[in-house]
Amino acid sequence: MPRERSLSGTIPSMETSHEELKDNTIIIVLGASGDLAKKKTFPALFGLYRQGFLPRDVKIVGYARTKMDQEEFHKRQTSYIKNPNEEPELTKSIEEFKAISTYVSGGYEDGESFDNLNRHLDEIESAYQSKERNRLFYLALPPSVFIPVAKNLKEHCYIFRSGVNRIIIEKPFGKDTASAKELLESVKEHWKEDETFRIDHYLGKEMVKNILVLRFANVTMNAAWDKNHISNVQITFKEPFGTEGRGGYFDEFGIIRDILQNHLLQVLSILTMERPVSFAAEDIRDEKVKVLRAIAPIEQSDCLLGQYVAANGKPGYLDDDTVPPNSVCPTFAACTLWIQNPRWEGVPFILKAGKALNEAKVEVRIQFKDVTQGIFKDIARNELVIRIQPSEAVYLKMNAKTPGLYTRAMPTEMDLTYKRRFTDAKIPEAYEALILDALRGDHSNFVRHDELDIAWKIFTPILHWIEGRPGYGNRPRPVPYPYGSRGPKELGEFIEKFGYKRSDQSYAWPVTNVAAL
Ligand SMILES: NC(=O)C1=CN([C@@H]2O[C@H](COP(=O)(O)OP(=O)(O)OC[C@H]3O[C@@H](n4cnc5c(N)ncnc54)[C@H](OP(=O)(O)O)[C@@H]3O)[C@@H](O)[C@H]2O)C=CC1
Ligand SMILES: O=C1O[C@H](COP(=O)(O)O)[C@@H](O)[C@H](O)[C@H]1O
Repeated sequence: MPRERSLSGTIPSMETSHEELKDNTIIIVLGASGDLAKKKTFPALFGLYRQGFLPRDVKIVGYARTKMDQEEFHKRQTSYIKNPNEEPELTKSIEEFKAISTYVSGGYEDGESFDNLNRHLDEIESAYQSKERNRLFYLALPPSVFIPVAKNLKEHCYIFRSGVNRIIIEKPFGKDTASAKELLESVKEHWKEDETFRIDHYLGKEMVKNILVLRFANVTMNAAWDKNHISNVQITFKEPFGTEGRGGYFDEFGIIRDILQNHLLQVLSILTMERPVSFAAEDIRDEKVKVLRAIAPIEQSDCLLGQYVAANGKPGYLDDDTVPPNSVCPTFAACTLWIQNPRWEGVPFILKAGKALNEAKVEVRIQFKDVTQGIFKDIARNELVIRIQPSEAVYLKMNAKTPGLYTRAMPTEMDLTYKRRFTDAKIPEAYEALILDALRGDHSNFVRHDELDIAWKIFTPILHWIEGRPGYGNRPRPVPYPYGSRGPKELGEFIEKFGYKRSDQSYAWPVTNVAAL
C-alpha cells in the first residue's frame, strides 16, 4: 500500500489506500429508502454506471428498515433519475441498472439483520471467479445510527481477507466539538482513517475543485492573493425555498451547522490555504488544516442571525407544524471569520447562508482594494466572482475605458461562463465525482478527522451562545426577514462594516449600450 510524505517529511499516522476498486465490488447503500439515497446517491450511481465509471460487474445493494419488494425498491431507486434515456451513445440503460441492484430490509441496531445482509453479499460474491471481494458501504443515514451501523458493519459484514472495505459517511458529523469527537472516536474504533470517507458534497462541485487550479496555475491570480490586495471576501449560499417539511430536522441544527460550518468553511479553506507540495490527498489536507488552525473562534459581534417570516403567500419558518413554536433557530446567518496569519491578517471573510431568499446562488466574491485615487475618483473596485452554482462561471469585474472619444473609465468584466466556453462539457454532479474518488481510494476531496475537529472549534462557541447555554451570554433572537427577500435588512450595513463597497456606478451585463451612457 503506497504511503505519502507530508509537508514536514514525516509519515502521516494514517495510511492512505490508493487502490482502485476495479472488479468484484459491491456498493451497499444503507438508508436506501431515504431522501438522500433517492435524490442524490442512486442518481449519481446511475450516472457513473451509464458512463462506464463503475467497476466491471459491479452490484448495488440497498439496505433499510422499510419492508419492500425488489420492484418497489427499483421504483424508488430510479424515481429521481432524470431523462435516463438521454444520451443514447451511453451504453448502459436504466433496466440494466435495476438488474444489478437488489434490496435487503433490516434494522440498524441488531447484529442479526447485518448477518442477513452479509449472507446476501456472500451469495452475490459466490459467483466471482477470483477470491478478491470489495465492499463499499455508503451511509445515507441520520447521525443517530452512524455509530451502531459502523459497528455492526465491521462486526458482521467486513471482509477480513482478500479485499478492500470502505465506508462513506455523510454529514452532520456531530453538533459541536464534544459530540463530533465522540462520533469520530466511535467510528474510529471500527474503521481505519484510510477506509473512511467523510463526505462534504461541496468538495465534489466542479467550481470548488477549480479553485486550486485558478489560484496556483495562474501567476496573475496568485500574485494578488493576500491582504495587500484583497479588501474582503464573501462566500454566499442562497436558497429560494424554506425548510418546508424538513423543519423538525432543521430546527435541531440551524443554518450554521447545515451550511456554514461545513460547506462554506471548506470553500474558505481551499481559497486561503498555502500552495500544497502536490495534489496528493495528505498534502492538500495538511495545508487546509494549517489555515483552519489560524482562524479564531467566531465572535458574537461578528454575527448577524435571521429567521424568515411569511411573505408573498409563502409560510414563515414558525408556520411549519414540525417546528417548535417560538423557536429561535436561525435560518439565515452571516458570520465574519479572521485568519491570523501573515497572508490574511485583517481581511474579513464573510460567510453567509440563508433559506427562503430571493434566488438560488452559491458564489465566492473577492473584492480587491481601491486603486490609488488621483487620476481616478470613485472608481469601482475589482471583484473576482467564482460562481459555484447555478451556471458555473468565473468573472472579474474590472474597469475599462469607455469606447469612443471619451477618457472615462467604466465597470465591465472578463467573463468565463462555462456553458459558453466549454460548449460540449458535461459537468459531473458532486456526488458522482465523490463516489468515484472513494472507489479510487482518493481522499483529497473528503474531510479528514483533524479538519473536522478544528472546524467545530471555530463554530462551537457561537453555537452554544445561540442555544442559550449557560456562560455564553444572553441568548440571541434572530431578526425577521420576509420569505423571498435578500435576507435581514441589516445585512447591507453588516457587510459594509467589514469593508465591502457596493459600486454606485452603473454596471450592465451582458451588454452595455454605450450610447445610453
Ligand atoms: N458570467 C456571468 O454569468 C456573469 C454574470 N453577471 C451578472 O451581472 C449581474 C451583476 O453582477 P454582480 O455585480 O456580480 O452581482 P450582483 O449585482 O447580483 O451582486 C453584487 C453584490 O451586491 C449585492 N447586492 C445585490 N443586490 C443588492 C441590493 N439591492 N442591495 C444591496 N446589495 C445588493 C449582492 O449580494 P447578495 O448576493 O447577497 O444579494 C452581491 O454581493 C448579475 O446578474 C450577474 O449574474 C456579471 C458578469 C458575468
Ligand atoms: O447539505 C446541504 O446542502 C443542501 C444544498 O446542496 P446543493 O448541492 O443543492 O447546493 C441544502 O439544501 C441542505 O439544507 C443541506 O443540508
